[in-house]
Amino acid sequence: MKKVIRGGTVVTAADTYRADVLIEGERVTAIGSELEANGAEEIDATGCYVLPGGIDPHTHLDMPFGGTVTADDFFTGTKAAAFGGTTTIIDFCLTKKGETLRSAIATWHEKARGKAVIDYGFHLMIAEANDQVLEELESVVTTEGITSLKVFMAYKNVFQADDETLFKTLVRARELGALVQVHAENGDVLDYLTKKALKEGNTAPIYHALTRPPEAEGEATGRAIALTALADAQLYVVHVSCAAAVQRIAEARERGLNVFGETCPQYLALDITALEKPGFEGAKYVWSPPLREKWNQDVLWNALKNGILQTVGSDHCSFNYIGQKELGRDDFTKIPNGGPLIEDRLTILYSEGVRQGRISLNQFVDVCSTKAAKLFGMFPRKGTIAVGSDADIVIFDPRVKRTISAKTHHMNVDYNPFEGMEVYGEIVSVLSRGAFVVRDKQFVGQAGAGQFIKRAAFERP
Ligand SMILES: NC(=O)NCCC(=O)O
Ligand SMILES: [Zn+2]
Ligand SMILES: [Zn+2]
Repeated sequence: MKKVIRGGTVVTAADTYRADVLIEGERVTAIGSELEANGAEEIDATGCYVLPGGIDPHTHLDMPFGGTVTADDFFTGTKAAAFGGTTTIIDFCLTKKGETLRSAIATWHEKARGKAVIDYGFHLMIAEANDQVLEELESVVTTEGITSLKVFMAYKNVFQADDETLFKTLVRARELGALVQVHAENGDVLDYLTKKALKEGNTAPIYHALTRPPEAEGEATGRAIALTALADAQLYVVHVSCAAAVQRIAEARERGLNVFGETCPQYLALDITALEKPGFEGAKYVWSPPLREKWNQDVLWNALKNGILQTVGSDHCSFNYIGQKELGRDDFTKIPNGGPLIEDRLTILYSEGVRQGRISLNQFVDVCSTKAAKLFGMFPRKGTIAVGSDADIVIFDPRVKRTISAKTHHMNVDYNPFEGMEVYGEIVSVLSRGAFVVRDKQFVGQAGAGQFIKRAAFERP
């Protein structure tokens, strides 16, 4: 069945222009003015932007963490993503020491099977870099299509890996063409500071932030970069929250290293004062790295604008306030880390970024979609609107003013960190490989329609 989107303004990372878009099956087959499209279903996009579907390179669906499991699974999470204009996610597949990578990947495929309503890929966590793991990585990258590997430098005694593991992973990644991702915080320093805070009777949510200082993120970012340079490898720093980390990434890029960075909507639009909300409300704002002093926001926006940071991921890791965040009522270290953001990523970036003049409309598309497609081996199939690309398309109405609320969001969680925030922009319709997932703000997608995307290896520029 053919579809033609008429009357909208096509926006890619490079261009903004009035055009009709013809879709045949799963692909875009023509772009032009007043396209002949006999028998095609007509979709009116007058007054709207026609955007490539968002690519969220950082989600945690159905993930055991912090003594509980994230509230969104691959159905509720991908459905909420679609309502927010995202048509592809890359979720983190956890691994355990002693487990084969094949087994961990099979577990993650099982979580997604029959549930995802949009396309998805996986990043693979590296818990240990023994000979078996390093050997198995070849088929992970070349056969499984999982071309990005994640090493945690924090969460001591849970996920944290040592420098030897990180270095061996980088060396192997260089051989295989995989992109290594790091959660960059110095886990040993954080462990010391959190134990000290608890000993001194400091148990409230704000101590989560006070025991994870910016320099602990800066140090780990700098260390990961140094190891990347030693291995002549390629690095992607996830959820960059502060100037101390941006500075290290800027210096590395200045040196010509293959170092990339991602930030998230919470670091761009919220700050550390949220953790001091009355009662236990601050628990809703516990992320790692933590929210920072407000002045860091300008540094992050400028880093996106100037290309020091390339992408915005949601780090969607949703826990209900009641029953999950509450686990840490008497001890901030027991508050599950993370928040629900898969749905509001594009809106925050458009409303706070484009509307406020911090980034251009094309940069908005670039950081929310195109750059992730390029870095993670999906471009030009995804991340743009071009003849031959997947018809992953968002019809976005920039004129609508609305208020974010848990009462109207679609994430399976009982609060929204942006509750009450007035934003511009509404996602009207979303197509995934040519099929509507959201149509005129109604869900029309299908559990299981989302496909696993095997991704290409990282291409060194
Ligand atoms: N970021 C966070 O607080 N939770 C999710 C896990 C991670 O990405 O570190
Ligand atoms: Zn992390
Ligand atoms: Zn994360």
